[in-house]
Amino acid sequence: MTHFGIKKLLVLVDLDQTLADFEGHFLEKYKEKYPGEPYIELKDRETFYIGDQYEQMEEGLSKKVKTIYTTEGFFRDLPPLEGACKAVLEMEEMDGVEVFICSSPLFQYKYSSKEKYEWVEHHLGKNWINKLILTRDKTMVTGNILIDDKVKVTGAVHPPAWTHIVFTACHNKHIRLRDKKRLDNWTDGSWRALIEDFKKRI
Ligand SMILES: Cc1cn([C@H]2C[C@H](O)[C@@H](COP(=O)(O)O)O2)c(=O)[nH]c1=O
Ligand SMILES: [Mg+2]
Repeated sequence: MTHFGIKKLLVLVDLDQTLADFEGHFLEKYKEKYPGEPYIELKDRETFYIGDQYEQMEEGLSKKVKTIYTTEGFFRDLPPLEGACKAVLEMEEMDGVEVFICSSPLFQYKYSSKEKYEWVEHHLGKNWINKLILTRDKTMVTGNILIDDKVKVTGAVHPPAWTHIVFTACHNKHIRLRDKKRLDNWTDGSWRALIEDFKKRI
């Protein structure tokens, strides 16, 4: 994006399992609600949709899984991943960089859409309400980079405007990526080198 001839790197950052601990919070709430049911440790998670792996383990469990993340307050109460908010706030302060949060609400949007706004306001500040993009199709959003834990981000636009950086999560750690870079965490400073590298390319 240019503003008076100066190019800005537009960074889209996903929310669930990139900034917020969807998986850890899910497991905690699932064990509380269904103490007698089998569960999957985070180290053993393998599919993007939690319900898919639980259903493989035992028929009917995906329905129970769904009751957890469709409950009022689930999205609002997600804890931030370590270092995530600090990194995003620092990224926004970098010269020539502008950050947006790009997140998909649930199809059952009743609580998740509103609660994503509440999460962003609470953890990043009121101004960031202007920077939250909610869409079920991230390929429709323009930008230079999308940092997102979902390995296959697909939609109506192919190829999308952005380069996808895969944020490492329990469900994708075992996947060998041939044509995409990873960002493993927000704590070791590697995100800064990644952004500096992309700044040189635009
Ligand atoms: C793991 C998981 C996620 N979802 C939902 C939760 C969110 O609304 C989206 C993921 O959004 P993102 O912007 O791609 O992070 O998917 C789900 O429905 N079931 C799941 O198991
Ligand atoms: Mg995500």
